[in-house]
Amino acid sequence: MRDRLPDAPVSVGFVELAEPSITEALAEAMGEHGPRAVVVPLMLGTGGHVRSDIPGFIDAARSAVPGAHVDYAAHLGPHPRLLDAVEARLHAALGGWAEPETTVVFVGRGALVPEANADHVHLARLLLERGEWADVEPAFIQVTRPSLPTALDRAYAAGARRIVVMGHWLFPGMLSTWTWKQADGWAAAHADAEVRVADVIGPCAELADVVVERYLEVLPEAPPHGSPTYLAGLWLRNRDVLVLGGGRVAERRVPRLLEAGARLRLVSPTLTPALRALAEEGRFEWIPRAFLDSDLGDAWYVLAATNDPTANRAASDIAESHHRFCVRADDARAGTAWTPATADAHGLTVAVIGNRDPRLSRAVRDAVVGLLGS
Ligand SMILES: C[C@@]1(CC(=O)O)C2=NC(=C\c3[nH]c(c(CCC(=O)O)c3CC(=O)O)Cc3[nH]c(c(CC(=O)O)c3CCC(=O)O)/C=C3\N/C(=C\2)[C@@H](CCC(=O)O)[C@]3(C)CC(=O)O)/[C@H]1CCC(=O)O
Ligand SMILES: NC(=O)c1ccc[n+]([C@@H]2O[C@H](COP(=O)([O-])OP(=O)(O)OC[C@H]3O[C@@H](n4cnc5c(N)ncnc54)[C@H](O)[C@@H]3O)[C@@H](O)[C@H]2O)c1
Repeated sequence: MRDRLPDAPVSVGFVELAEPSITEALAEAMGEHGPRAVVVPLMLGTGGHVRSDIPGFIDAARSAVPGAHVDYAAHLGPHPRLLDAVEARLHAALGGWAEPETTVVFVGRGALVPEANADHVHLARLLLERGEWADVEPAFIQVTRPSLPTALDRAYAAGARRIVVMGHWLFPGMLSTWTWKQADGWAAAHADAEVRVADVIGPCAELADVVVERYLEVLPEAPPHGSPTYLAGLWLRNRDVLVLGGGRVAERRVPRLLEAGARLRLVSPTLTPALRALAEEGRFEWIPRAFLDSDLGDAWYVLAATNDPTANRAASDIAESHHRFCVRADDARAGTAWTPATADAHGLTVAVIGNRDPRLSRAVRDAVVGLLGS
């Protein structure tokens, strides 16, 4: 978080079991840096800590520091970035098993707050939708049902013999210990099933992203004015550009890339009729298959516009690791470039980029072009 928010001092406080308390951490930080603070609960779900304990700590700090202004951010989950981290831990636990032969039992904390439990079931379903798992069974370690052994029984009854148990835990502790014990106990009684236990989420970039997002959400400046990107004009003439996907988004963007003289390679099993016509004219090279990492080649710029998030993610990952800019059409912030709404008029190129509000950008571009005309 300190890397991501170089201008905001970051302090840590604990709800229980460790020092300093949230009240102490908050009062000390406000004493040192001024009376404005944001408290982000490092909590995956809403339970008693989020709903009453932390607000109580904040109230205590408010009374202790004159002029204190403390905002309280939302808890972390459910958030797609956290699912990225969960998927990474699951994949690390697979050890050679394939997703379609593996059932996931996804264990949540269990809370007295029904919405928190429903959020966990929602996440389990999203995991199923995003991957190719045989199944994803939600379970709870405490308070509510189904328990972990019950969920394992259900998976087993449905035919699962390769099972990864993942606790939705931020760090190791009692909850992860219980998860291990219950999974081991169940596995010992089911010799014909193999059970692996995935790691906790742990400190990772995905988690920091979510904390930062929750922090920024409560700042009065949020949403930020203007675009968070740096606008530049790229000279693409005779430079390799890679486009993934041959659908509507690619159809909109390919003509401009060609006008800029880019040497275009387009990887996609299918093309829209308009793109097909351009390919047949030899305007770009079409590689009629799904994306492979090796497609990156010498591309200076990558446009990941398939309707397969896994392929888009693979492309933005490989582009990132090779320092090439990459647009993610499906998940803007997972990429490193955004496409402006653009038009040529009167010897100028007008480009408008907003904060992920493409319709507004388009409308402003049209208005500017109209003004130039008059
Ligand atoms: C300006 C324009 C340029 C161009 O594409 O040429 C452009 N999007 C356009 C149209 C458009 N985009 C979308 C719809 C359907 C929904 C709707 O109707 O609202 C339509 C309308 C349509 O298709 O008619 C949906 C959408 N867009 C993004 C996401 C993902 C996300 O935000 O995470 C999703 C959800 C996808 C999903 O659901 O999975 C992301 C991006 N789109 C951007 C640019 C970048 C931000 C620029 C800015 O904010 O200024 C950015 C951040 C990155 C990028 O992709 O480069 C072009 C209009 C120009 C013109 O019309 O001439
Ligand atoms: N950024 C934007 O402006 C914007 C606008 C609309 C939609 N979207 C998002 O972008 C995605 C693409 O939108 P679209 O309307 O062009 O979709 P589309 O369905 O029209 O086209 C998707 C293309 O990707 C190809 N494809 C699928 N899997 C592939 C793979 N593994 N490798 C290479 N190509 C593959 C398909 O064959 C198809 O040509 C959508 O899923 C949506 O999330 C973004």
